[in-house]
Amino acid sequence: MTQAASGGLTLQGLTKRFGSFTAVENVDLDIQRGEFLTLLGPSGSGKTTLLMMIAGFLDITEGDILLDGGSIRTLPAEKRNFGMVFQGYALFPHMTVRQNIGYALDVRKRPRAEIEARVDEMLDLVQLTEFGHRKPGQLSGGQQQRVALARALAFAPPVLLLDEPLGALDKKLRVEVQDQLKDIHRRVGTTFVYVTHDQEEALSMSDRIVIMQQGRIEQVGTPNELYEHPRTRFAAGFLGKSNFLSMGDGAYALRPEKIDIAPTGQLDSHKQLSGTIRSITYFGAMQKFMVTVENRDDIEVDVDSWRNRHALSVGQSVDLGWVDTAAVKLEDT
Ligand SMILES: Nc1ncnc2c1ncn2[C@@H]1O[C@H](COP(=O)(O)OP(=O)(O)OP(=O)(O)O)[C@@H](O)[C@H]1O
Repeated sequence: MTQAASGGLTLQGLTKRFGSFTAVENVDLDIQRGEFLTLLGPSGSGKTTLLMMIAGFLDITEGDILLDGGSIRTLPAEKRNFGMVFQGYALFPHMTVRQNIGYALDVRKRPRAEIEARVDEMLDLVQLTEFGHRKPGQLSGGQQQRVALARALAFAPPVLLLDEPLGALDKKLRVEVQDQLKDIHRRVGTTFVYVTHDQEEALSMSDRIVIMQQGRIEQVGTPNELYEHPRTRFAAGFLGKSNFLSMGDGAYALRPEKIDIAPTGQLDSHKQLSGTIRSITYFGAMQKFMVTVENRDDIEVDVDSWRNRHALSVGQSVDLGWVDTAAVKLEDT
């Protein structure tokens, strides 16, 4: 697959102010060439603002953006040649799928034969070879998103920027298109910068995730690093679920699935607390137990349904256990 040989981005002290309001504050970040990097954070945390500065659609208040070591701060959006898949960045409804995909190459006045070959290659990439002559209105939402992706990748951009591209799709379709998107990323090797507020999406697709809060980077790491070693209460609570326990020397985060639960006296070892089951919620593959513990917040315990061998019930007295390394010490309280 033809692709750009560049695509490493460096953000240096990147700041965006709207009047007196700071939307993005002093962001430092190295994005590797070919990386799938996700900006994850709640609404208003500055994800889109950061992406728009990278795209060149928003002026930078302070700081700089380097592409492969060279500043692009003053380079207009169209000269950056970045691909874009935004929610509101719709396909051209009157053009066929082929014309949509070839559009950017047409604009760049590439020879006809080259355009046709590239469109074929892109249709194959997104598995829509049969659909080239349809109009967007004759495609499903997921298929339209794949056309948008093909269109954005057709001119082999060094960087592809995606802002909640799957936001409009229903849950099942979303998971399906996530898999396809990840597969396409693997095949083209282009740098992807992906904005979402969906933690599962971030965990399942990204090489690295940047957790953002109030315009700042809260923590950066691989999905596994962030899940296993959240540094703050916010990171632990935003990516996955967490119980928060204060124990002697500070606050700890403890994932609900890392806790063992058994009737009182039946936990083999590593018992830490005792309590009473307040509620049980059944989710098919897993069950959620809320356990009331004296002088503490309720503790959530998630158990694979097939492991619930004790047939626990509401009101029952239980012991809770975990290995010491399962509780992660937080930097804040
Ligand atoms: N043109 C603007 N003028 C003033 N404030 C703005 C402007 N654009 C964004 N903001 C503010 O900057 C903050 C960050 O917005 P941004 O859209 O980057 O957040 P986000 O993390 O992408 O949120 P969402 O997930 O809701 O899209 C918000 O508080 C928003 O109100």
